[in-house]
Amino acid sequence: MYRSLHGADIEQMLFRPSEGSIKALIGRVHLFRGDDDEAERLYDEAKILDPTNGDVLELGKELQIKPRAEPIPKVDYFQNFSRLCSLENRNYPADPSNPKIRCRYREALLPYYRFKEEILSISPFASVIYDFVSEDESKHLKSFVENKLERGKVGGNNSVISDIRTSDLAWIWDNDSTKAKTLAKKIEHVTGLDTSQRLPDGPSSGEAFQVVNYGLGGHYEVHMDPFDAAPEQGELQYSGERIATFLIYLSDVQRGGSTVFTRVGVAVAPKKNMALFWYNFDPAHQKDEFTHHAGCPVLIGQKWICNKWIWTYGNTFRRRCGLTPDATQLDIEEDMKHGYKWH
Ligand SMILES: O=C(O)CCC(=O)C(=O)O
Ligand SMILES: [Fe+2]
Repeated sequence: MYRSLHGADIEQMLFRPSEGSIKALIGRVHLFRGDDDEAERLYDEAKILDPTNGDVLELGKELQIKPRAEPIPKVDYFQNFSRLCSLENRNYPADPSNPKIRCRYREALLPYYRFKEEILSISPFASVIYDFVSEDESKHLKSFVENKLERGKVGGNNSVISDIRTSDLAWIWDNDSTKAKTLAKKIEHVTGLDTSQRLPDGPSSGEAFQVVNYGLGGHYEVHMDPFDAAPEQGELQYSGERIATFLIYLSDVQRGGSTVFTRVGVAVAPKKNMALFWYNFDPAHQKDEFTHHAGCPVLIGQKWICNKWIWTYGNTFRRRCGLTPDATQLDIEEDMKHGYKWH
C-alpha cells in the first residue's frame, strides 16, 4: 500500500506539467479558436518560463505554420444603411438562394406552443416569428408605459442623449405585471433560453422589457447591442453579456422604420405582433460583428417596439457552443435534435 501510494506520488511529480507547458496548452486553445494574439502572448510567456518544453516548442511551430485568421474586413457599416432602408415594406433575407433560409414551425418547450418562423440569416442567426404576441399583450405593453416614456440614450454606463437614437422609451420588469411575466416565460419557451430576473441582487438572465416609441423621423443608427464594457452596477453587473436580442414589433409602420442588418443585407419591415430574434454572439461566444443593425427612420406613421435582451448568465448550457469553431446556430440545433424539436 505504502509503496503504491509512494509510487503514485513520484509519478505525479514526474508528470506534473510546468507552468510554461500549461500556458502553451492554453495558447493552443486560443490558436484553435482563432485568437492568434492571445496565443502569441501566452507563447511569449511560456518561452521564458520553459523554453525547451515540448508543448511550448509545439505551440511555437503551430504559430508559424497556421495561416493568420483573416481580419474582419473594415467596411463602412453605413454603406448599406440607406439602400436597405429604402426597400419596399417587406422582409429581405440575407441569401434567398440558401436552402436553409426557409419558413418553419418552431416548437417551444411547451407542446401547445408552435410558432411561425421565417429564417432570414444563418450566420449570424436571425429570424422573425409571426404573431408572437397577442393584441392584448401588445396593448398592455404600450398602455403600461403611458406617461413613463423618456428620451432614449446611448452608451451603457454613462449613457447620453444623442441624435444616434431618436426615440422615447420606458422599462417594464417581469414583476411589474402578470402579463409581462407571462410574456417573459413565452420568450423563454420559444427561444429555449433563460430570461429570469432574480431581483433585487441575483444575477439576471434577462433584461427588463424596453418599450420604445419612434415618432416621425425617429431612428436608431447602426450599432451592436452588446455593451463595450459590462455594466458596473445594478442587477446586470454579474449577468455577462446580451447574447441575444428579442425584439417585438408593437405596431405596423406605414412607411419606413425597418430594422436592417447592414453587414449581411437583411431588412425586416415592422409587422405588428411579430418578433425578431437574433444572437449577438456566435456559437463560440465571440461577439458577432455581422450583427451590426439599425432602426431606419420612420417616414409615415409611428413605430412601437419592445426589446428583451437575453444575458449569458443562466444560458451557458441552453445556448450550447458548436462542435467546431465555425458552427452555426442551425448546426447546433441539428446536434440537439433529440432534446429540442424542429421542423
Ligand atoms: O428600432 C429598431 O428597429 C431597432 C432597435 C434597436 O436596434 C435597439 O433598440 O437596440
Ligand atoms: Fe439594437
